Amino acid sequence: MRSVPTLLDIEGLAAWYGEAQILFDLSFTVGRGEAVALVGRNGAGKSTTMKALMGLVRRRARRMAFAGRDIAALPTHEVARLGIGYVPEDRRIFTDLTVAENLDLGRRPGAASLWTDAAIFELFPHLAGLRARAGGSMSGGEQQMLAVARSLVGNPELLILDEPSEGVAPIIVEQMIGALLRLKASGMSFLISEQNSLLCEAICNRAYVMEQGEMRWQGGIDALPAGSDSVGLFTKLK
Ligand SMILES: Nc1ncnc2c1ncn2[C@@H]1O[C@H](COP(=O)(O)OP(=O)(O)OP(=O)(O)O)[C@@H](O)[C@H]1O
Repeated sequence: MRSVPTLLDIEGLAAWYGEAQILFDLSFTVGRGEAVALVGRNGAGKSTTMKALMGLVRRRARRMAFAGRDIAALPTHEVARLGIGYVPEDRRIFTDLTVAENLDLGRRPGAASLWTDAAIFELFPHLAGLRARAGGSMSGGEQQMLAVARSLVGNPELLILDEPSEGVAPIIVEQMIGALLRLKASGMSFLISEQNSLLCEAICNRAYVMEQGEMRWQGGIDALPAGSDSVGLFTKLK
């Protein structure tokens, strides 16, 4: 596999909820322009890993570098400002606000964004027709598109997506894959927690498999058995 410059470089990451340690000595990287999958059973620690990167849970690491900058002690908004966009599992869109208003809220005051509304609607044509709709009246898949779109307007270099296809209709998963592939072709990097092997295999170059807060396996996405879900996949890999 051709090696790419490292964008996200994590070594020895541990994280806690209160006194309970959830992550143990995780090391992983995401290269520039690369898409990396985090897979594992429910409760393995994928979401917590993402929250730890964003400074949303107590964490400690030997190294936590993004684009050469130490992010270990940064608060969430500073991590985001450096260029990491995060879409949590529950999407966190504003249900009372319209699509256009949700996008506006993703913009950083005073910072120009490459992602004008026109660019967003070109990437997600489906959202264009919904721009005046309230977020809460849209389907799960439409809300997921909006959540990804809203994180884009912050101009990220790395997108962290927690289960982007969960609760999303297959037709919208296909549209999402198309949009993510276009983003990847334009140089975007990704860390994706995903149970849907279709999306993983379409987008990701490499995968890390987690169990009980530890990394158990890593390798090229081609080494993952086709068509299996992450539970079956994990059993085969062990
Ligand atoms: N807010 C919390 N407080 C305490 N423990 C938590 C909290 N959130 C998650 N956990 C625990 O941390 C562990 C890892 O959970 P996490 O959500 O990171 O797993 P996951 O791999 O993302 O699984 P899922 O796909 O179900 O979200 C689990 O044992 C879970 O019960």
